[in-house]
Amino acid sequence: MSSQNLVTVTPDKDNDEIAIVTMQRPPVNSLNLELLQALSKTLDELSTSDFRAMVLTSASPTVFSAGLDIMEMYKPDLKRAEQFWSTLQDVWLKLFESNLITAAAINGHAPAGGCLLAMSCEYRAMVSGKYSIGLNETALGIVAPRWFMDCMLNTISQREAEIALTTGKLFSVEEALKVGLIDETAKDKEDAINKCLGFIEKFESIPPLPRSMTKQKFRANGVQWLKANKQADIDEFVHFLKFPQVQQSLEMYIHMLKSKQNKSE
Ligand SMILES: CCCCCCCC/C=C\C=C\CC(=O)SCCNC(=O)CCNC(=O)[C@H](O)C(C)(C)COP(=O)(O)OP(=O)(O)OC[C@H]1O[C@@H](n2cnc3c(N)ncnc32)[C@H](O)[C@@H]1OP(=O)(O)O
Repeated sequence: MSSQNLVTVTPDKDNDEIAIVTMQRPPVNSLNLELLQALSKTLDELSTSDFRAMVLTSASPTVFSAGLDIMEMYKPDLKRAEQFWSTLQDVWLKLFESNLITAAAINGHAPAGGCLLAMSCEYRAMVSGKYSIGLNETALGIVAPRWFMDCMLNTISQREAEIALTTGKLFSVEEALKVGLIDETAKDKEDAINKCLGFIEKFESIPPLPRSMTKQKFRANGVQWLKANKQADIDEFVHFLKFPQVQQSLEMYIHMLKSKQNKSE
């Protein structure tokens, strides 16, 4: 699949000012360099389009996004790893600071980088079911970067965030609703999108410029650090990948994912 098809943008059927942005990298929308580049390009195009709002969702029936593609971090080509991390930073900055009204229709699992994308939006409706969402990096033997943490702090309380991150917690849909990690539950993807549209409607009579400027001021603390430390953050990521213990943890995690599959056969 070419990178162009990894993300689709379609106007909402009832309101052509709202873009439905769908990630479609089977099987689990893991965020590899190409999917991140497609997201980055899409966010650029949306920022200069007539769309005033977007709903981020996934084409998978059970996974919003499985987070970063672990294969980008396991025994990586270091030049590509740099580009990968830099593109992830760009996607986060573009989505978190977007002038558009942003909402996530979370139609399945959203661990780690998947949770980051959802938290970067202003509103989250998640389909009920045996799905989970959260920043589980410590459980993988890796450390969530500071801006992942800042993004979570923009969503839930510092105490809940600290406990969740240190324990690598993946919240059930009910737990996520209780702590405010998601705003609403939905019965299916269509319902989740409709709930996001309901959120977007609240801004019908609010002028876009003061709205987006207010949002960006609220979000300034988190982004300022990354903007000032972009290269240092890339260097730290690449340095981190060189640790044998990190590679070992990733290897074990990949084995675990594969054996999980064998068990259910
Ligand atoms: C000191 C300061 C240092 C600072 C340095 C910073 C370093 C920080 C570095 C990294 C940050 C990382 C954040 C991340 O996002 S890491 C990724 C975390 N993701 C996960 O833990 C999710 C893993 N996946 C799952 O749990 C499940 O796949 C799930 C999403 C629940 C879906 O389950 P299911 O529908 O049953 O699908 P399968 O598990 O069978 O998966 C299907 C195939 O997809 C492969 N897969 C799954 N997830 C990933 C992934 N994230 N990356 C790559 N590949 C993935 C899985 O192995 C199956 O593959 P195959 O069919 O070939 O066997």
